[in-house]
Amino acid sequence: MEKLKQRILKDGQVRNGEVLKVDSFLNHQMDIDLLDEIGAEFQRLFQDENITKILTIEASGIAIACMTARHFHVPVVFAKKAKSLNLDGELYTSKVHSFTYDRDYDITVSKKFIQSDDRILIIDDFMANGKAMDGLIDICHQAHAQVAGIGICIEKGFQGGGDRLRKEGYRLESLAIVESMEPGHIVFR
Ligand SMILES: O=P(O)(O)OC[C@H]1O[C@H](OP(=O)(O)OP(=O)(O)O)[C@H](O)[C@@H]1O
Ligand SMILES: O=c1[nH]c(=O)c2nc[nH]c2[nH]1
Repeated sequence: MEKLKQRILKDGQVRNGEVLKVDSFLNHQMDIDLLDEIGAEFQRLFQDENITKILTIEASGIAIACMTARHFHVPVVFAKKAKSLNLDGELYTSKVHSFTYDRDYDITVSKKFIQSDDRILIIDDFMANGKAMDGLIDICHQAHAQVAGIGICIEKGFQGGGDRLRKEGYRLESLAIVESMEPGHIVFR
């Protein structure tokens, strides 16, 4: 998506070789007009997949999933990382290693929000090693729901998670794939 790539070039900052900071428009302060266009683009890409639900993971995926759901008119479910007194009933759980916090979380989704006849579109802001996605896919499998597609805003291609999941057979569409990056120089695939 050209507009997203141009914004990354304009406002993205490379940190420690492996971290791309886009917190001025994507995952801290958020440019809602851009997020709306991102949602429309995911709808265009996955419009033939009969999506019944969008699944994401807190925190940074939520806004993008919601802006995408506006174009599909389906509910959003987000996997929770924090243990909450508010979670009741039976839960699907999976273990996820968080990239930016460098710690493991037991993510949870209430069983009542994913059914075996759901066709799920999984949405997230970033794909790095694919650990968050592995956890979300695991939860879909536990629910016997179909993973109909995976939509990512920014994939860091050099970290391999996206290509591994494509090889596993998932339909994964990333709006921008960063092939290499260093301060002041970002190259897209
Ligand atoms: O492909 P991976 O290696 O799993 O990396 C991608 C994940 O990392 C980030 O989550 P993180 O837990 O770091 O932070 P967040 O709370 O901002 O979502 C991002 O939002 C993705 O969910
Ligand atoms: O803001 C972010 N920048 C990154 O490089 C990244 N990788 C995973 N998750 C990420 N979030």
